[in-house]
Amino acid sequence: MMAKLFRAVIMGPPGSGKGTISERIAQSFGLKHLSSGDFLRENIAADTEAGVLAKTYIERGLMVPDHVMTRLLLPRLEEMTRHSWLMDGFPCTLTQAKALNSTCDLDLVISLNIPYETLKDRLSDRWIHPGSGRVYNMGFNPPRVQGRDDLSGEPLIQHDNDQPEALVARLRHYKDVAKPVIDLYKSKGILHTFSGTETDKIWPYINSLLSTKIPSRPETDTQHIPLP
Ligand SMILES: Nc1ncnc2c1ncn2[C@@H]1O[C@H](COP(=O)(O)OP(=O)(O)OP(=O)(O)O)[C@@H](O)[C@H]1O
Ligand SMILES: Nc1nc2c(ncn2[C@H]2C[C@H](O)[C@@H](COP(=O)(O)OP(=O)(O)O)O2)c(=O)[nH]1
Repeated sequence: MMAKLFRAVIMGPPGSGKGTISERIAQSFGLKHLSSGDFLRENIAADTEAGVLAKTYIERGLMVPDHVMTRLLLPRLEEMTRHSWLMDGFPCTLTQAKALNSTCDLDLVISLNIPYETLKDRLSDRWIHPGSGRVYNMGFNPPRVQGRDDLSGEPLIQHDNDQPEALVARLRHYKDVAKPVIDLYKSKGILHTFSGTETDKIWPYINSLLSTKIPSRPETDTQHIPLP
């Protein structure tokens, strides 16, 4: 018999560790890690209509409009009816949350609450492999060879909008748009908020919460490998 499917969302401001924690969850619990940023990059690389449109916003450091995001993501989620997944980066507005709601029932929402100074320090030190979206931090998870992606060896880049001047505006914007989404999930009783300055300290709490919610492997083709 197939285990019950599990659908979760992870929310948090830029630099809060959504990508890092999502990877740990995917590895430990066998959920598929879906990332709005990765979907966008795939569409941009494939020159799809939505990708071409999204690129014009991303290049200016702006959020992609809701109708483009939902047109892009909801069909992909509808294809995932037989999979358990964790979505990172979507929804980030109330319109997106309502659209997601009409497609599926979420089991759990993780919200990361990280102090501004911590976000600023992390992002000013974030390096990205543009081809894959792999993320490094010179202190926390440095690449094996400085300035180069571990798998491809290609150069890493920094985003202008990760720098402190742009970050203040991004965080203010995140707070404004995320608040009603957080309130919605709180009212549904599925919101779990984790606060702290270090991913390694937050992770055990998330791990134990998920262990109570996902008692057995949700997929047959993945392994439950607890992390150290
Ligand atoms: N749900 C969304 N709604 C609107 N725009 C989005 C959404 N998700 C991603 N984007 C756009 O895609 C860009 C890349 O997203 P991605 O999540 O990879 O990186 P990011 O901007 O560095 O975010 P974070 O710092 O939170 O990781 C965002 O800057 C934004 O323009
Ligand atoms: N110093 C430090 N850096 C951390 C920690 N957790 C994650 N990072 C790094 C990895 C990235 O370079 C950056 C942001 O993390 P991310 O997972 O990309 O965050 P998000 O933007 O997806 O929410 O911070 C952490 O606990 N300490």
